[in-house]
Amino acid sequence: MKSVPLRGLIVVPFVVLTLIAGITLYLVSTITIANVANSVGIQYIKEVEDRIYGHVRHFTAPLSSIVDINRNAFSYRPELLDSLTPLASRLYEQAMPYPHMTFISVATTDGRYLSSTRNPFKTDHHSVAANYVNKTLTMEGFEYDPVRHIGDKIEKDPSFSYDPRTRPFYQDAVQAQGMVWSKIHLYYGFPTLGIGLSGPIYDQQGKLLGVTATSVALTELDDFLESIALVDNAYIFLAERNGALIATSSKDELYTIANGITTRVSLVTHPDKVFQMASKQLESGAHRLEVDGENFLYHVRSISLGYGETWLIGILIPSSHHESVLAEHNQAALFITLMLFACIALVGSLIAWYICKPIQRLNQAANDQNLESIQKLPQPLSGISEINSLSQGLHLMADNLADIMQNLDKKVAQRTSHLEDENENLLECSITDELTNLHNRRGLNQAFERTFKYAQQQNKSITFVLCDIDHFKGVNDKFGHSAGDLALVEVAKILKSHLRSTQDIVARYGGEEFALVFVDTDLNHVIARMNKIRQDFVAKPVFDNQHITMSFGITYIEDASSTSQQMLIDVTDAKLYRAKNSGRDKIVS
Ligand SMILES: Nc1nc2c(ncn2[C@@H]2O[C@H](COP(=O)(O)OP(=O)(O)OP(=O)(O)O)[C@@H](O)[C@H]2O)c(=O)[nH]1
Repeated sequence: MKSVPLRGLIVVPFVVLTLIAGITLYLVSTITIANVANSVGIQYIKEVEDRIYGHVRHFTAPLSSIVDINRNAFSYRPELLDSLTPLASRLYEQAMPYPHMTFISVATTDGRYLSSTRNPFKTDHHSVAANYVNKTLTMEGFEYDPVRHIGDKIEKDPSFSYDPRTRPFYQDAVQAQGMVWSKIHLYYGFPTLGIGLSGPIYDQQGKLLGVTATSVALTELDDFLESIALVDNAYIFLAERNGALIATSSKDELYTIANGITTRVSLVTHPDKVFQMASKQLESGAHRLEVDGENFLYHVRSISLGYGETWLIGILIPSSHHESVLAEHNQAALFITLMLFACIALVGSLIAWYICKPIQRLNQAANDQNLESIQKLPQPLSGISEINSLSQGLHLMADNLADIMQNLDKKVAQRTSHLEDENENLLECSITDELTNLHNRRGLNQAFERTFKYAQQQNKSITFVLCDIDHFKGVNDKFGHSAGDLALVEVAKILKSHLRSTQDIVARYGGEEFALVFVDTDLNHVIARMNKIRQDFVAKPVFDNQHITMSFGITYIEDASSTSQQMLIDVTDAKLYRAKNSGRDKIVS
């Protein structure tokens, strides 16, 4: 199985998970951003819509409340209609709180008419219109006078007759037998649209007494929609259900006048393409609209003004607005998330380093094949207990191994020393004759070589002697092999006792034959010593009162460097042979 480094095992999953999480986050946020932007956009639209809704309701509410109040008042007190002049103050006071209230009027079944009127663009200019003061059914205008109710006449030559009973506000109310809205129309002589609400007046018996009405200039609503601060490229409209515009957020006119004919602008006829497209979808609710490649969130809400009148509020905002705002937030969130992931990856790397570093040191020390590397590891090695435990275990093992090896070294040294002793003994044995404890042939060779070289180097004389027990076979045959051994041991002792220098050598040459070497000793001295030995044999029995004799071959070389070892041996051996053959118990030199 292929092994992988621990650091990679920790860091790679961290990095891979970070990447997966980052990509997932990006995809999820990108997919949901459009939906969230849509919801946020609709929410934004609804907030604006609520403001408009409240404003329109607040704006139109006085119309119905004033008509209602007046209908009830005249119904319960029909005598008030007997003289309309005092009613001018009543109508004036009712209109005062509402700057855009243009008319509050009352018309009687006998054609009398009184109204409080106001210029919608000059709201402090209040006047009274009446048709009964000078000439019945002829409209005249007067200043309002709080004391006299009707003050000075304004229009000097009123020329048009005015029978309120022929007017739509009167006829519609009588026909409907209840409250009725006028059509939205251009307000008399002023550049604004207006709307009126009228209601029939009945006495307590149900008899028709007249009609009371109110009207209001709608320019304020148009100004209001224009004044609402909106996101760029947003549109608002207030329209009737058929799409006829009442107010918009744009500055375009809401009506046109051509050849004296006033034509109202509707969504379809509006010059702005966005309004034109909006006309295709006037159902209440959220819609999506595309105009020249730009997407709009579009929301329609209806407002019921009561008595059958319903208006529509339409708001369009470009989808890109909230998407871009959200995209900015999203980018910030993504950036923060990426930073977070980078921190996670960094923490992962630090954790990997924290875990791997001591393990690497352990690994290196373990692979060094040197116990000291493990023993030198600091304790504790890491802040991680498992790694410390492993390190301590290895440390302990290394200490134990070191002890074992030390003991082993001691034992090996002891064994080696013992073996050396044994070896020395064996070596000694290998060059010593077991019976006589003299050098054997091998020992003689080694010692003779050293001595010969010494003599050669020092230009000393050297003397080589070979001696052999005479008729030794007979000793064995006669007294037994053990007796022969005793004789050999005794001969060896005698020979050895006659050595004088540490450089002199005596060795068992083989069987009953012995060799002697003397350095820097002249021949006479050697011969004298050999004779002494012969005398010892005569004087001293070697066993059981048995005496032996020996034959000797002696070779003396004045200068050792003039001959060789082998030649010396061969010559001496020949001399011994001659001694044997010439009767034994003699010295041939
Ligand atoms: N007991 C005993 N006998 C040995 C030992 N080594 C050699 N011999 C004997 O020595 C005798 C040597 O005999 P030979 O070579 O015939 O010589 P010799 O009888 O001494 O006669 P010459 O040397 O000619 O005087 C043999 O009988 C050997 O068995 C030993 O270590 N112990």
